[in-house]
Formats: sequence, C-alpha cells, structure tokens
Amino acid sequence: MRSEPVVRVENLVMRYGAKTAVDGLDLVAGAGVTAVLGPNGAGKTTTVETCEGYRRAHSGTVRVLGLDPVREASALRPRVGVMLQSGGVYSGARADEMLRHVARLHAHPLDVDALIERLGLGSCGRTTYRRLSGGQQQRLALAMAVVGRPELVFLDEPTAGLDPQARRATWDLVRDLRADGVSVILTTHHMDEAEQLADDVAIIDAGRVVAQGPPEELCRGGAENTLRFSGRPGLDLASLLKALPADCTADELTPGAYRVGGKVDPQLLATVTTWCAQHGVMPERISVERHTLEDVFLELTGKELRG
Ligand SMILES: Nc1ncnc2c1ncn2[C@@H]1O[C@H](COP(=O)(O)OP(=O)(O)OP(=O)(O)O)[C@@H](O)[C@H]1O
Repeated sequence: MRSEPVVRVENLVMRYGAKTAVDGLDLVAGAGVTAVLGPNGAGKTTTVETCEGYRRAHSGTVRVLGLDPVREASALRPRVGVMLQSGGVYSGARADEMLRHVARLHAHPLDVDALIERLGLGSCGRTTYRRLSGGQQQRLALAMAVVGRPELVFLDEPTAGLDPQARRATWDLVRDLRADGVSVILTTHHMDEAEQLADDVAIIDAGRVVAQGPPEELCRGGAENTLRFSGRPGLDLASLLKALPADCTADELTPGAYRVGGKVDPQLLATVTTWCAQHGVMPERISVERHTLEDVFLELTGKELRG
C-alpha cells in the first residue's frame, strides 16, 4: 500500500551543542505503518520530534504530508496526531474530560466512549491524569493522539511498559487505524511489534538510517538462515560439505548437534536430508531458523536493541 510519501526527510542534521544527534538522515515513509527502530541514543526521538514540528532542522529538509512541520504547523495540526512518551497533559484534569476536550477540537472525532472502552480506560475516566498508572497514562496519550481521526499519527513507543493485554489492544488499534487509511510512524524497541505491525521498517543507528524496507525483505536481505539437526556424534562433515553449495558451512556444535549455515532454501534442506539418508543417519529435530529483525538489527548496528 505504498503511495506518495507522508513523511520525507532529506539529509537531516540535528545537533545539541557539540553533539550531532542526527547526521544526514534520509527517510521516506509512505502510507501504512512505518516502524522506526534503533538503539538508545540513535536519534529516533530527535528525528520524530523534528517531523512533529517540535524541533527546527539545523540543516536538511523535512516534509510531512507535503508541508513544512514548523512553518506550516497550523495547517498540519488538525491532520496529524502525536503521542508523546510523557508530558503535554495537564496532570489535574480527568482522563475522560481531557479526551472529550481534544475530541471537540476536531471536526470528525472518533466516538470517545468507544475509544475509552476499546483501550480499557473505562474504569479510570473520572481519575485525574496524575493518579493514573503509567500504563493508563500511556493508553490515554494514545487515545488523545488518535481521537481526532488524523491522517498521520506519530506513536513514540506506544506499548512501552504495557501489560500483554493492553499491548494487544494497542496493536489492534494500530491495525484498525491502518485499515482506515491512517498512516502511522511508530518508534519502538520491540522487534515483534515492528514485525507484527509495520509495512516498512527503518533502522536508525548513530543518526542515520542504516536499512529500510518491509520487515520480510529486511530479514531476507540479512545474514543467511541456519539449519540445525541432531544425529549421531562424529558425522563426516567434510563429506557433508562436499555435497553442499560452496558457500555453506557445517559444524558440530556439541556432540551430535549440527549446524549448517548458508542460504537455507528447500533445495539445501533436501541436500542435507539426502546426504543423511546416504550415510545411514537419521536426522532428528531438524529446524530452519529464519532470521528475525532482531538478527538483522544486531548485524547492522552491532548493538542490542535495548542496549
Ligand atoms: N536535549 C538534549 N540535549 C543534549 N543531547 C541530547 C538531547 N536530546 C537528545 N540528546 C542526545 O542526542 C542523541 C540522540 O537522542 P534521541 O533521544 O534522539 O535518541 P533515541 O534514538 O530516541 O534514543 P532512545 O531510544 O533512548 O529514546 C543521544 O546521544 C542523546 O543523548
């Protein structure tokens, strides 16, 4: 569902004093859900806050729905929803009042009661913001970002600290937004979240986008898969290697536990099982481990996502 970019960032540079937080970053996000991943300090928040119009680019170009997020902020405001990690909420106000207030600022808001129900906020409507739990504050911030039916919504770590049920509810809401044609820019530390929700993933490291593409493409393009099997210890791996394509590896990790590395496709699997048959080996527990976004991320950045 790619179309005209909803966000286009070209050669963005952002500095905090002598520190370059964003270093010539290029990012194009189309319709659908774009997940922005990166280790701590990679420059995600700075980039997203620049797109939201909270920061002025030191150099480079930022366009959101074709507009300049600082100079054309008033035209963008009704069209864009922003969920911040914290802040922006008067802590003495009641949760439902706040949501209704935000809804009234928009021409065609979502049904507030349905949204409250949906996000499991029914029991805390009359509670003031400061008395809500962290997870409830988080869900309220999400509700406030989407209640105005924006064309584009920025969600900054929307499920950080949520329990599994609230996390599911948030994912379902994001899926529904997408189905309604809302574009979503989602920063997250959760690979599974990106894999589940995103049409496109941008991996940021040290202030630059180091890879971007649909999750399945990024995973395919990353390091190759691994095939593991168990058999009797001490198999003749030199013989197995001869049967395999030239760029494959074969190791006995512990006695009887084998790993074949390389481009693991159905043909390779067949080659290994045929070799086993020819050598009287009954392979047990054969598994092909698909590379996950986490593997690709580690390979590209050398860092744990939460590192
Ligand atoms: N207000 C600030 N003053 C000085 N340095 C800052 C400021 N905000 C961010 N930085 C620095 O800029 C770099 C990028 O920070 P940013 O918050 O954009 O990263 P991030 O990818 O969002 O990280 P995280 O995943 O931890 O939220 C970091 O080195 C950070 O220390």
